[in-house]
Amino acid sequence: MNTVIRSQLLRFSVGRGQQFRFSTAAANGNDLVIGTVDETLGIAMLTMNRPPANSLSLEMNEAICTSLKTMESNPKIQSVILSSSNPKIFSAGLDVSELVSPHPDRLPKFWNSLQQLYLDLYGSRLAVVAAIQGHAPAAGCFLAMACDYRIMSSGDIGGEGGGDMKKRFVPTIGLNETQLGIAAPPWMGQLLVRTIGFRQAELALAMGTLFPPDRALSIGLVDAIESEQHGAESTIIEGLSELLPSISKDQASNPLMQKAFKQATTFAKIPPHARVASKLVTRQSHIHDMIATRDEDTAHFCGFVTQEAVQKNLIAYVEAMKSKSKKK
Ligand SMILES: CCCC/C=C\CC(=O)SCCNC(=O)CCNC(=O)[C@H](O)C(C)(C)COP(=O)(O)OP(=O)(O)OC[C@H]1O[C@@H](n2cnc3c(N)ncnc32)[C@H](O)[C@@H]1OP(=O)(O)O
Repeated sequence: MNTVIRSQLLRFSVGRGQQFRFSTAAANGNDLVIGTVDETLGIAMLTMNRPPANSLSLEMNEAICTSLKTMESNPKIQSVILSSSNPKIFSAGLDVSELVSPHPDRLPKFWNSLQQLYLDLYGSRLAVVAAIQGHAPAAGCFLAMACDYRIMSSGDIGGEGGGDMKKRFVPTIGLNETQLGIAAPPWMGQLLVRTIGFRQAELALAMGTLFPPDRALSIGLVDAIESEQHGAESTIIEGLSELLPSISKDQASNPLMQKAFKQATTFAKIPPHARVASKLVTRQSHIHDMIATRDEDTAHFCGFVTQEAVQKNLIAYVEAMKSKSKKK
């Protein structure tokens, strides 16, 4: 985690658009985010690619912001699909190693990068469609809520065994912070209120509820759910395959990705000035409130997360997570 990672923008032509990717200068050579654009259709795809769980580190937050800004600076692009290279995890939220025994210089920088991610994504001139193929807990749910449209997998992929014994994969989404002994910051909690309404949000925040897809749809946390049973080859949609980065080419016949692609195409056809103006109507005041309290929010977060009792809870949570993962 402490390796210094430098985002590097590489461009190369691909089909009707151009592809760019962020690669790291670190030893692992990992591409944190892969971006592709189709200038003819006016849509782009931003694929999060930080194994194993797309958790949000300082560098990951910055890579998403830089990628989004690059797409925004292209006047031909109107919408973007936010997706994950991991078919079972959209994003596992904040990288918990940023929170446990944090370095005092890095902690405020990390929080600032998350605040910036919120400002850039929620306030983007682009219409952002979240293709939520897998789990989206905590800040993973926040990422999805900061988008303009959310499509979640209904699960049922990756089943093991057969017949009645088939083990179903059921992704979940929600702000589960209280389960880690922490609280979502006001701007994140308010996003939930804005998305699912006051009473549902009040209860979900207190309980740290993670919703399965059908519940998430019924309370409006996602706008649509879609099966991921890959369709026949004949259902492949023109343009989608080209937009998918090479690591996700097999997703071209995935109904969820197809639905996200259609939604992004629909957004791209709306007159941009009208669409952006209407977005500001609903989002501007929330963004202004957050900017006004940004420094206070950083100071509160750093003070809160470094408390002994909070650290104790986080350490226990991470240990439980690691030992669950080891038992697999
Ligand atoms: C103080 C105010 C801040 C408030 C704002 C936001 C708070 C947060 O976002 S905190 C992070 C909250 N996130 C979670 O609680 C999710 C934790 N993870 C999980 O529940 C599961 O990993 C998940 C359901 C996402 C996926 O389950 P599986 O498919 O079964 O995978 P594994 O559990 O085996 O995990 C694989 C691998 O990923 C590592 N991992 C998972 N989550 C995180 C994370 N948030 N940060 C860092 N690393 C994470 C996990 O340890 C496994 O790694 P290995 O042990 O190396 O295999």
